[in-house]
Order: sequence, then structure tokens, then C-alpha cells
Amino acid sequence: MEFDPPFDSAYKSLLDAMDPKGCPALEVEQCGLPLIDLARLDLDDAAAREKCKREIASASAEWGFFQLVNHGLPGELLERIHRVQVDVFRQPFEKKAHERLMDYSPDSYRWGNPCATSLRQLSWSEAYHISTIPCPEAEKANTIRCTIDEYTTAVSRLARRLAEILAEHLGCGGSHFDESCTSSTCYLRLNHYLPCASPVGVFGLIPHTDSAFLTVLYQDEVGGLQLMKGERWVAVKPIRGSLVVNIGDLFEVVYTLCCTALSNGEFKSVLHRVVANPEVERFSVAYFLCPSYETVIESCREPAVYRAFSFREYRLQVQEDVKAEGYKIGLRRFFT
Ligand SMILES: O=C(O)CCC(=O)C(=O)O
Ligand SMILES: [Fe+2]
Repeated sequence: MEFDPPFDSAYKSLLDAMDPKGCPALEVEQCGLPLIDLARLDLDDAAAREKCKREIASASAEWGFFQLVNHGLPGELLERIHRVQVDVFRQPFEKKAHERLMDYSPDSYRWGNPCATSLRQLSWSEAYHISTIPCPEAEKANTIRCTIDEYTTAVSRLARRLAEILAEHLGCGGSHFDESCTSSTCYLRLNHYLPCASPVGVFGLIPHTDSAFLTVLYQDEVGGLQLMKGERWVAVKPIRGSLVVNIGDLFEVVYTLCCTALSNGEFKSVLHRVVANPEVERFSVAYFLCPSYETVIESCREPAVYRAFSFREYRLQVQEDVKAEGYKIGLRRFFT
């Protein structure tokens, strides 16, 4: 299709080189993530509010992931951001690859992985990485741009609220996310997963952790997201109108103790991936709560597992590793 990136031709040699017998199956058992009804946070009943917060904290410790209902983002806005996303990707590939999307950075669009040397390093998807800077005056009449803004404002408020609940639970102060997480470094990632009929099974997004405090994901009902639970992969069952939240690397750095025996109950940035569907395309939109580049990320506990680093240093290291290795190495680079 003229809209889709030329995956088949660009990655033919990697596809041909894969032997189906040597590939572990990517289909895994489906699970229900911890489901949290967030409406309880706004009740007068203090016990119900506390229970809701405890559930958020224990899901973050046990799974690193949870699913939210009654999260406050209107269903109508979720439908609108979905339609916007479909429209944005239904543009000719040449246009997406060579023309700037509205006022966003010229390198917002990406597809595949130019550094992949094996199919296991290849993400069979296209994406727009867009900053959450508010809509400039010149774009105010653009309904696509305004919907992205409206969605960003709502999801960003939710993400900050969750981050504060988690930080408060760990007793390390909870109100700094508003100051440190700026709209220039928080970003949205619009994901479009193309169908892939390869018999060897292909990733829509290769296994990774998120370089953020936390991520809020709105996905359609196709499914394909999988996460590491203990030693095995499990698939997330999508729930219409819900949001998936996961803990990112930065929460892990700030709040993890060095001694693993004591670290029960703390939050882990959990490995996750998307498996390509053989027939159906899939859309999702992820919001990443990130600090400004100057922010120093360091443990608020002693002894620390990771050395202190600035968010800029972390982003640059991740980019360098992806270029050199084909994948993100992440926090392992920063052990003390
Ligand atoms: O699309 C999904 O389900 C996951 C997306 C994701 O993990 C990401 O954008 O970092
Ligand atoms: Fe992710």
C-alpha cells in the first residue's frame, strides 16, 4: 500500500535468514493485568481513596503494569485521538518520511530499525515521536493538532497524579513531577503496527523498557502487547476504553534499594514488547512522563543501585547503544 513503509523489500534478507525451527513462539498466554478503578480517588471516603492508592502501589511492585478504568479521560476524546492517529498514518509513505508533520520536529517519524542486523532487532511498526509542547497560535485552526493537545493535557495530568501517588507511597516526597517534567521532554509516541504474515513471528516493537518515570498507553482492541512476569512473557488482554500504565526506568533508579532482599515492594521497570499480528493492523498511543534534560536522576535511598546521571546523559547513552548494538541496554549501563 502506498501508505505503508516498504518493510518487505527493506528487510527481505533478514526475513529470509530466519529459520522458523530456531525461533521461539511469540504467542503466549493471555493475562488480566491488575485492574484499578480510579474513580475512587475522588470519593469523600478517605478509606476508599487510600485503598485505591495501595492497589496502584502493589500492582506497580508486583507487575510493573496495571490497567485503569474510570481514569477521567472521556471516551469521546479517546475515540478522537484514535481517529487522528489513523489519519496521520494514512498519508503517503513518502510524505511521512520526508515532510514535517505540522510544527513537530522534522525527525519525529520513524519506521523499522535501520541498525537491525537480525530480525530480533527489528520493530515492524511506524511511529511519530512528538513533543507535548502546546499548540502554537499558527496551528490553532488545525483540528488534528488541537486534538493531540487536548489528549496530551488530559493524559499528562493523569500521569503526574499517578507518579505522585507512587512517590508518596515510597516516602520520598511526591510533588516534584510538576516542576521537573516539562512539556519539552515529555512526549507522545503514536504507534502503528502493520500486519506481518511472516511464519517466523515478528516483533511489532522489540523487547524494551521505557526511558521515563512512567508511561500511559491507550491501545485499540487488537492486542499484541506482552510483558515479562517473573520469568515468562504474558500477553495483555485489551479492555475497551481502559488505559495501561507501566513503570519506567527512572522510577526504578530513584526508588530501588541496593540490597535485593530488602527491595520487595519496590517498583520495577518491566520488559515489554509487541508481537505483530499476521492479519490486522494495530494502533496505540503512549505518553511518557519524562524530566527535563538537566534533571539529575539519583536514588533517594542508600546504598544506591545505580549511579546518578542526568536525563540528557541517559537519553544519549540509549541512542548510542541502539545505534551500536541494535537495541537499548538501559539501566545496566549505570550500575554503581
Ligand atoms: O503499543 C504498545 O502496546 C506498547 C508501546 C510501547 O511499549 C512504547 O511505545 O514504548
Ligand atoms: Fe514501551
